[in-house]
Amino acid sequence: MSPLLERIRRADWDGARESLHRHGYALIPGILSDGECETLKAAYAVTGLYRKTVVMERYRFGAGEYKYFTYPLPDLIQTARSAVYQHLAPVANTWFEALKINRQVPAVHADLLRECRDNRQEKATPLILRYTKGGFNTLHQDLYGEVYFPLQMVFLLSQTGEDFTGGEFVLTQQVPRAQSKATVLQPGKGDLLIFTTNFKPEKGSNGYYRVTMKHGVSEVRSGERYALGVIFHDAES
Ligand SMILES: O=C(O)CCC(=O)C(=O)O
Ligand SMILES: [Fe+2]
Repeated sequence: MSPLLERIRRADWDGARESLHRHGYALIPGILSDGECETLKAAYAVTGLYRKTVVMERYRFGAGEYKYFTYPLPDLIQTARSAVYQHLAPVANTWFEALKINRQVPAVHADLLRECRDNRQEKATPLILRYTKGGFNTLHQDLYGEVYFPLQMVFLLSQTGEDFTGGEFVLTQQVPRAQSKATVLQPGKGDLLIFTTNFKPEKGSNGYYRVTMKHGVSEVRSGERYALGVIFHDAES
């Protein structure tokens, strides 16, 4: 088993699922090694790995740049995407049931990708993001078609306080008929943050209700911040 798979296997998945149910996110420290983070950052400049580059200012998505990987994905990303998925599929299915949504996701990631392909969502969605001083990412949801998985993950590739300051990860929860709640997280280099893509169930007095979630990144005050975002569904374009 590769060291990365071994680190994923050993993570506290019960604790992570509990945190996802309660808070809509889970932070798992130390999943990527320092060397793996450095390799991914070095890959930012390698042409041929990407299908699309997005300059965020152009779309008013924020300030910074990101690149979508193309298939076949680098081994490390492919491995992490399919290995983590199997720990999260039960959470997604519990959420669909709680909200009485008539849908279940498959237990294995390859089967989710088949559902995507059947819906013409064939483009890879993992992406690498780079922000420099003044960079930020406005609150959004990463949906790319009708077929979606309600959780996604991001690996921080830079060290807060050393490589950059500011640039906190922000999650908001919009409760019906109330104002939004924000959660601010500052994962370390190599940490894995799993979070809600679009909505999660919240327990109320008569069963569950839906809270809408969005995520973004606060302004980078100094330095350079890289992150690897892994979305489990694929995109139409
Ligand atoms: O830069 C980040 O930490 C988050 C990027 C993002 O929006 C994502 O991974 O979907
Ligand atoms: Fe995102």
